[in-house]
Amino acid sequence: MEVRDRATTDVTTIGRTDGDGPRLPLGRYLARDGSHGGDVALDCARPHAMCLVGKRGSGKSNTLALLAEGLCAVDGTVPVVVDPMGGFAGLDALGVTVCEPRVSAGAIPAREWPRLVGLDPREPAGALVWTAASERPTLAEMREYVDSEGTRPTRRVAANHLARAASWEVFAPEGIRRPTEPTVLNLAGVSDRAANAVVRAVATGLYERRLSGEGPLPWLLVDEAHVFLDGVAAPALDTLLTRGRAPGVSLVLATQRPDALPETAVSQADLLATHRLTGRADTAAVAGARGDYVDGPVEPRIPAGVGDLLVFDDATERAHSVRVSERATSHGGTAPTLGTDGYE
Ligand SMILES: Nc1ncnc2c1ncn2[C@@H]1O[C@H](COP(=O)(O)OP(=O)(O)OP(=O)(O)O)[C@@H](O)[C@H]1O
Repeated sequence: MEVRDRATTDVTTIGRTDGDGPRLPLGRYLARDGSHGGDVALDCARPHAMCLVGKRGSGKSNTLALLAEGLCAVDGTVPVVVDPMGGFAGLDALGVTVCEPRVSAGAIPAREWPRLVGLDPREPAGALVWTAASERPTLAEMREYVDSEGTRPTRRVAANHLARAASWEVFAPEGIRRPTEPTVLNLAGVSDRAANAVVRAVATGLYERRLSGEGPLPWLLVDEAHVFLDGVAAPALDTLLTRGRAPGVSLVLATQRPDALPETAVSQADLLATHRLTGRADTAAVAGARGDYVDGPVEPRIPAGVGDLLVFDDATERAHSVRVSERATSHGGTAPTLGTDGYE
């Protein structure tokens, strides 16, 4: 049975079983013959955890941007977009802050510092970096500490790795941690390790902010999520997946590599959405996760066209085929660049 809103009977809201509360416009129902049905929206009255998968170019970023646009229009919710490719700068047209984020070194737990800078915590140089992070709150002070401690070869290795971390230019004593305004974290050109540091700090900050009951309900929308699922950001994303909804933090993980999603991600998410997939293993993984929401085999329901989406919804225990709307904001920022925005 489809869940229809009482107030607007021609909009179906995925992610809830009752008809009340705000929702995010998503698109229109897609029939098997390709024709379009009624409007479809996504619930945002409650927090959600969503995995969004699909081949390169299948429409994941468009869908994320559309959700962010919708969230900007809902009082009390705040999108925070992790943008490794610089594709969300156009959200600035809606007043979203697009920043090259800086985070404080102290926002990364000391035990994670060796791994973050590529050292083994069991080796002397890694252990020295760990101690430096325990003893000093800023990267500059950690570097001073390393310069004054340890034996000479250990010191040199630790200092070199911290110098590299400084060259990422993502650490600053007063970094952002807990955005309360719609924000795009523009990580284009930032190394994976550095981007992981930013996401670890921000994901933890948003969770802690909500644990203390402060501020609006954040939605962390992570594009290219595979980059963060085996790095220093992973434990914080896992916390949001498993415990984030209770204090009101939503998470959307978008990736072209469904195999990179840990089992907890797929099992903990209440929404699993797929754009086009081609690999048999990827299709089988999706089918295995929520196949019982579909009458008959899942494979024929996997979308073929760009922007087409199949959403498995735990709330209704149904799969919904949707033609996702095109985002209203542009791919890049509002400042036109020769040959791209505004000059076609
Ligand atoms: N629902 C849609 N309606 C219209 N155009 C769309 C839709 N979804 C995607 N597109 C267009 O298709 C192209 C690829 O989309 P998008 O960048 O969102 O794919 P992607 O899956 O995020 O790709 P990648 O993995 O490379 O980041 C873009 O030009 C985008 O504007």
